[in-house]
Amino acid sequence: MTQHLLKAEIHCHLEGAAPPSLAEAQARKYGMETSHIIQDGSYRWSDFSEFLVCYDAVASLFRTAEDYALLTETYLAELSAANTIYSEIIISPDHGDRIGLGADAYLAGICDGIEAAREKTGIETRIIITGERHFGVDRVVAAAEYAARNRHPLMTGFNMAGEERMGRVADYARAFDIARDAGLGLTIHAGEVCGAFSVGDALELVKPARIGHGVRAIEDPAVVERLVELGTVLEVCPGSNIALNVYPDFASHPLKQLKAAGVRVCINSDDPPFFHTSLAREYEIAAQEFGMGDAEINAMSRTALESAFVDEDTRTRLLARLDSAPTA
Ligand SMILES: Nc1ncnc2[nH]cnc12
Ligand SMILES: [Zn+2]
Repeated sequence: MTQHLLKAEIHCHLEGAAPPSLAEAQARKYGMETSHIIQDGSYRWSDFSEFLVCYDAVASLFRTAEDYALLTETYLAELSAANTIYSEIIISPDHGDRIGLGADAYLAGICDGIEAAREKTGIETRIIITGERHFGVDRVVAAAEYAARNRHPLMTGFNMAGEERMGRVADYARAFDIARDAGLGLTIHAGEVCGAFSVGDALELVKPARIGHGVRAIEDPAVVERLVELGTVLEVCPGSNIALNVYPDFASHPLKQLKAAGVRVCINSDDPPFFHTSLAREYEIAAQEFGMGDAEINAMSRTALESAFVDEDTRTRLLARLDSAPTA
């Protein structure tokens, strides 16, 4: 049982956290059909490309700042009920733009949800702006420019998600230069759908503090060595990797190998209802499937907080909370 453990996560996509029941309620509100994306209460997709299409369709059901406040607060309340003290949510201004809401109102709604959740539960949250690789280089650069221009105190990081097979990291490096110059923390999806070369490219061209997934680094010992040398944190999402068939089962998943090699890792939920998971379940997976005890799991929560994109006072406070919690 891991319910008693304090939890932290640094890799969850906001629209990817929408419960299917909430997406259905949104669809009713706007008179939209959902049978192509939701069946029997579950999201429907069969491979990574279809998952991205389904994700974008779900995002299009949230259309006002209030819709986004509700989605954000709903997710953070669920996290808090599972003893989570810190969350970083990945959001895409493109989704605000694509439904005609605009990035500013999209962000304002999400911030309202974060404040409401903090008031009710005390959960600490930060926002990572992401470019979506499959929307093209110009959109990813525009997302970075947006993040650099709008230095909201809750917006502390920049990411790139989406179709990893589209282009090479070099094509998108300018976006990360813009975000780095603005003082944002950097993380990038790599080594999920593509192999170790993608992690190697990310390390050399983006120099991120963290990598989203990164698990396929295991395919090249030189890339694993570089991760160790640089201290780059991997935001590992085991349930997502199994659902998307990156690995056939937990026994084949390299989490333990990466850890044993000295790579810094933590566990995350990615897009929980899309992958029939939750942060609470990922902690259970760490215990049940990977055989980790409380101390080993707490060490991963500590890694998440050590690499969180927060000011040092907040980090110190969160780490003290984690360290003072009873573990048994
Ligand atoms: N697992 C994932 N990989 C890449 N892009 C994503 N967007 C949402 N979830 C994602
Ligand atoms: Zn992700």
